Amino acid sequence: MRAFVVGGAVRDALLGLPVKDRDWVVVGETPEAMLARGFRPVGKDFPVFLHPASNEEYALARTERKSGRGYTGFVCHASPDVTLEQDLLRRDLTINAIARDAEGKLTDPYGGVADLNARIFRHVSPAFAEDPVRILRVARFAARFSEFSLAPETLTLMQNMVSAGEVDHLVPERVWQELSRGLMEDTPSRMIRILRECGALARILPEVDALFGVPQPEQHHPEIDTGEHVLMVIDASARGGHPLAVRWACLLHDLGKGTTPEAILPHHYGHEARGEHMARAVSERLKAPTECRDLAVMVAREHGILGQIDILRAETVVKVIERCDALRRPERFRLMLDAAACDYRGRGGERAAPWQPGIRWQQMLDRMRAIDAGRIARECTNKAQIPERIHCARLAAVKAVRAETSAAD
Ligand SMILES: Nc1ccn([C@@H]2O[C@H](COP(=O)(O)OP(=O)(O)OP(=O)(O)O)[C@@H](O)[C@H]2O)c(=O)n1
Ligand SMILES: [Mg+2]
Repeated sequence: MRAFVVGGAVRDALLGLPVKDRDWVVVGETPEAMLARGFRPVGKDFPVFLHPASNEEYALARTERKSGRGYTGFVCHASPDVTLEQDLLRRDLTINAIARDAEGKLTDPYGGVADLNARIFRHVSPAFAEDPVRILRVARFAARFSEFSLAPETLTLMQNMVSAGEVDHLVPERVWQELSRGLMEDTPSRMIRILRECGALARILPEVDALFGVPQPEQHHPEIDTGEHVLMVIDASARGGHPLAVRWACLLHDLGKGTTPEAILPHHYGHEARGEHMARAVSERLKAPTECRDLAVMVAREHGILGQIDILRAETVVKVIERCDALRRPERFRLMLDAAACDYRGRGGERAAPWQPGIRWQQMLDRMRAIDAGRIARECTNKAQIPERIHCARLAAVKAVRAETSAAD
């Protein structure tokens, strides 16, 4: 059997990076022959099999053409006379179109090694345009490989695909899959920039696209532009090693600034309330997981008030904690504070010091969670007073933390 390692495993090995999973391409075989060798079929549309021992994916060499729009529009052509070069030709990028045989010999008909060395993302052939998911893949690879730049002709091709409406037909699940992977890379801002340059951002995340060119007050935002601020915030979330929900919340935290009435710019009074609804709508449109949606909604709604902890009334502090359900969901509140800290860090200027308001909120929450509600209930002769007593204990917790921290200053 003639089998070659292809795609990411070859690329990453050449870059000196660790290789997670290997994909194989098989030349000169039929599905029946693969089954006879003990390979197990994957799905029913693609001629892909799992190796009986290693479980690695083996795909029959194939040519593909599009029969419809978007991700579901594939018709797949695999046959024993499809050559390795033909298979590589229909892949997305030259750096992903290098094959390696069992002896380590490379087949690189489209200059993938040269593009790897020059750190360039370049499409292999016009067949790139057959799969609009590739636009998102390129953007996601940009977030991962920060030294790479996009070949101008590939950008042009991606722009043409977007103008032709190709990304409008992608199913939300595929968009989410690629966006979420890109957010988990080291430099997610590069994904958003590429999507913006080719016009795809305006199609898949118009609410984020609308933030570019919107000014903010220079006093709090030396970077001024709201879109640039959001990019700095998502990169801060990546530097912090935060989970996907935090990164998603960072991306959506300021959506309300895109609908601020022109007359009040560069101020954005009330953007949190507007943004809360937008964050929910975007998350639902893209079918983001519940925890991503809920955190994004909460961060959009609360991020403005969180930084003001030192000037809030104790009543307000308790109200925020209660409406965020923080006493029952302290770990989600913690994630919100992490996102808010990224919002603080993701601005022009040096901001290495810990975000003090986050520490303060955490202290107050911890103190409130330590309240023994059962004891308060037992000691209460008039049961109708229990809620009020618990509320008073929570207020006292806020005041106690304030007294201790101001004494320490
Ligand atoms: N829409 C796609 C998806 C995949 N591929 C090809 O299939 C290979 C394997 O795909 P996949 O595992 O999804 O990507 P990798 O490049 O291996 O990257 P990763 O490290 O994210 O797995 C790619 O390298 C590329 O050659 C493609 O051309 N077009
Ligand atoms: Mg792979």
